[in-house]
Amino acid sequence: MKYPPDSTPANSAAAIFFFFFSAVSMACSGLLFNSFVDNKCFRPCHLKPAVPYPRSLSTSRFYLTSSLRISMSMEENGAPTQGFEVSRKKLPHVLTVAGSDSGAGAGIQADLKACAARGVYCSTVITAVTAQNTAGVQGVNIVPDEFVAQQLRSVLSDMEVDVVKTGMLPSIEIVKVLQRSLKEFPVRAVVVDPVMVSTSGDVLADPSILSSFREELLMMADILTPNLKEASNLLGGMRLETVADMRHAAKLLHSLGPRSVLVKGGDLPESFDAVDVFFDGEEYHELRSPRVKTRNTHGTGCTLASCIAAELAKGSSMLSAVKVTPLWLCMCFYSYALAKRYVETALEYSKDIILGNGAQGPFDHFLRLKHNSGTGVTFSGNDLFLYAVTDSGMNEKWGRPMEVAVKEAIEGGATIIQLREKNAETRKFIETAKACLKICRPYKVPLLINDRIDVALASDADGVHLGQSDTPAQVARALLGPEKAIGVSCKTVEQAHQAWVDGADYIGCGGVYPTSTKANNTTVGLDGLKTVCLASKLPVVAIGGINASNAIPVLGIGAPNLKGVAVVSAVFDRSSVATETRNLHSMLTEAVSKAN
Ligand SMILES: Cc1ncc(COP(=O)(O)OP(=O)(O)O)c(N)n1
Ligand SMILES: Cc1nc(C(=O)O)sc1CCOP(=O)(O)O
Ligand SMILES: [Mg+2]
Repeated sequence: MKYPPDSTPANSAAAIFFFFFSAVSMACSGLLFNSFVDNKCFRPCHLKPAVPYPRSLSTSRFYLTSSLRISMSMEENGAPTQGFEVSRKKLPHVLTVAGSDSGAGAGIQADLKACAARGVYCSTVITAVTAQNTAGVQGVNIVPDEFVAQQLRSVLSDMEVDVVKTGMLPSIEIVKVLQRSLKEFPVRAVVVDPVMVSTSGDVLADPSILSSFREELLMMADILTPNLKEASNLLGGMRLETVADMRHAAKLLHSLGPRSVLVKGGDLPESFDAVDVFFDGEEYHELRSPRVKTRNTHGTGCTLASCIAAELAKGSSMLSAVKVTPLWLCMCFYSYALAKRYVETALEYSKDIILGNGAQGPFDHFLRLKHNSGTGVTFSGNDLFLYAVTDSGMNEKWGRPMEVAVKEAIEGGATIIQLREKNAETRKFIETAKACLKICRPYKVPLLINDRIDVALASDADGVHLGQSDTPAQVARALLGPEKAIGVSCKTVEQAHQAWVDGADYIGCGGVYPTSTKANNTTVGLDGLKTVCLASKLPVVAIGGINASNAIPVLGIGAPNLKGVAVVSAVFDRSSVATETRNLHSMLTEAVSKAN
């Protein structure tokens, strides 16, 4: 295979045609992705596109696969082969040239995960090994430049790389080595993430490298993706405080050589939205989206750049032929728009993870935390806000079928339901669970089963709640798989830790107050609840004797991971479940909004 392929008029025209296919595919893959993410966390970004999004294509999956097939058949010898058949399959391939992060949130590890998540092969040239965790960077060991050169040669000479993405380039020699390697083995696009300082504030490249970045690295970039600090450093300390400043910076950076520039405004002060500015040498595009409130942002820069590289690699067959035309720049822009959407979604999915004790945690590139196998229901800590736990005795007492009680609770504002049917026969319990799921699903309210993993499996409920003498959470996780929610009752710090180790999603802590619903229950009080919450790495729901008259002090204990209250008698041992749930919901909502 020759790089770049011959640029004949015929294959240029074909490439332009195929670019449109690819742009359509990429846009559609974004749409498919959005519909997959079709839940509470989907937030559109306000896009000013250079090419209109083809929103009405219902056959997007066909377009996506067929364009890839065509692209792949072009790979054979740089010209289209006959028909749509693929005689030799080639994976889109990104090579990342970056540093290793031992905590695996950023660097090489983030790049590998991002490419895998986007369906692209990723090879790695490691420039430095860092000792790093959620608190910061504790040590850096730079790989000798001759060995970086050797790694580059090994991969580039053999493995048909489409796109190179650079991250941590810690020395001038390594930048020079990269430049020489890319001259010897040209690739179709280069994405440069000019990593200099980690988000924890640790220096990852000697300041003396700035001149080398300006003089050598930027020239190689098809797209440069600095954050505000990096853009400012590259521009000699220029102040970047507004979107207008970002536009100015993008233009100045563009004049240093990259074909397009993306200045990321995640750190822009006093901005509710995250605003990025893309400049292609002629036009500016701004992409805005509301910020995801989470500590788990470590590695977002590396991930975004890798995703851009991955999307470019997917459309790689036409990159060389149409390079530095408006179409090619559109392709860069679409790659970026898809990458941004992916990163936002991953952050939203991961916002409740607690991993590590430092200020900045990693996120889940594979979106497993809320994956829902097509049920449309995914669990998040916020679902614990008003947790209604059923009791068949109470419903019988008030002459209500279980389904009616569940519907009323949801209409009153319950955010999650647990069927706690201690005396139900198994077959009846499964039928009831299925009937209740039909009620819950349209509202996207998760339905969990108390104690009974068999019933959860048979009914395809959204998860289980287990006590300390029920099936261990670790066993439940093995039986239910990663997608179902598992809650565990915990009264102590040790139990809370074990629940986390076992793979639970949340813990229930109580009894906060004395209760007559559960016999011989130990009361831990508000202090016991607070102790467990502060030690728990998982979101917590409080339970036991909670009702409209005493719920507010529970939420006021001052533990950010206390996400809500679980109630039985306060809603089900009443004449109107809907009225009681509504009343409790509005009290809790008012208390939370006052506290904010
Ligand atoms: C949300 C929630 N928290 C705690 C419990 C109690 O579970 P467990 O200790 O297993 O007791 P039983 O409910 O099985 O009697 C719960 N059910 N829900
Ligand atoms: C099911 C349950 N678990 C508890 C625990 O402390 O783990 S207390 C409890 C009963 C809660 O019922 P009510 O809201 O009517 O007090
Ligand atoms: Mg139990």
